[in-house]
Amino acid sequence: MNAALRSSGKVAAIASEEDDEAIWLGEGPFVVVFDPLDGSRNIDSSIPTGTIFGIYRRLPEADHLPLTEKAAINVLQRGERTVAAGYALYSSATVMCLSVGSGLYGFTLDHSIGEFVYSHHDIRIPERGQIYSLNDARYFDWPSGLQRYIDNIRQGNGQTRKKYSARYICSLVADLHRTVLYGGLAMNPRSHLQLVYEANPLSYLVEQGGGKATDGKRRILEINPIMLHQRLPLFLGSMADIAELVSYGDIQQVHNPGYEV
Ligand SMILES: O=P(O)(O)OC[C@H]1O[C@](O)(COP(=O)(O)O)[C@@H](O)[C@@H]1O
Repeated sequence: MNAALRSSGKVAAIASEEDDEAIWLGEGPFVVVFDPLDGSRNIDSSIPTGTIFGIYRRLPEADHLPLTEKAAINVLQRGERTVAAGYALYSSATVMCLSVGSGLYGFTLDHSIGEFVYSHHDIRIPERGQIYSLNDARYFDWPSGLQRYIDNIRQGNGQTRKKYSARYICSLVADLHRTVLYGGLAMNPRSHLQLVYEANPLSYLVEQGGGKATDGKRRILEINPIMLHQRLPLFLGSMADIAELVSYGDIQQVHNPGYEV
């Protein structure tokens, strides 16, 4: 992926989840951040995985700095400066969802011609869903607001009075893609997902599809990244479902003891 971005001649700086530091490539107009393989812990069991990327413009104000510094500054842009983002999901079909700032669109790989075909026109995330997605083996480590919210939607005591179902693949792209199509919530309440490679591009896509993205307190796209591998809680999904969740206040899992699987 690094070699392809370098040879495009369009990319000034890149940062990959797999690398320790940002890399300066040249004088191109764009900056690309990416997680090449999200959900990698699932790969041996053939569970869906994904790729996530976000694109920014190069910051001309950093041009005078040494290479390592300007690479670092360019990849730490706020999510609201994103000019394009996307994810690819490798599953029963290979699907790529993209935005260039005017809505959310989906393309499906047609193996017979070796091309992506335009399959999902102007995707709108349903205002409400009936599915929640998170690792709920962590229930007893959650704060009380999150516990109460999940208890309520499980029992049909939330705002919609409907009983929600749970789905958790543990591959963020796959859990989000289902949420984009059917509505509901894709969540990780502990400080685990990465702002630069995961939260920002996916939040941009969710907002482009009419949904909402928060860390439980702040709109993701307004957060100033301060470190390349910065982690945070992440709540993505339907506008009304995320608003209801956030109204419980105390939803970020501060107690994060570390988990073996
Ligand atoms: O262990 P948890 O909290 O359920 O986290 C699972 C999440 O971690 C991820 O596997 C990403 O983690 P990595 O960045 O360590 O690969 C997501 O795809 C998934 O949603």
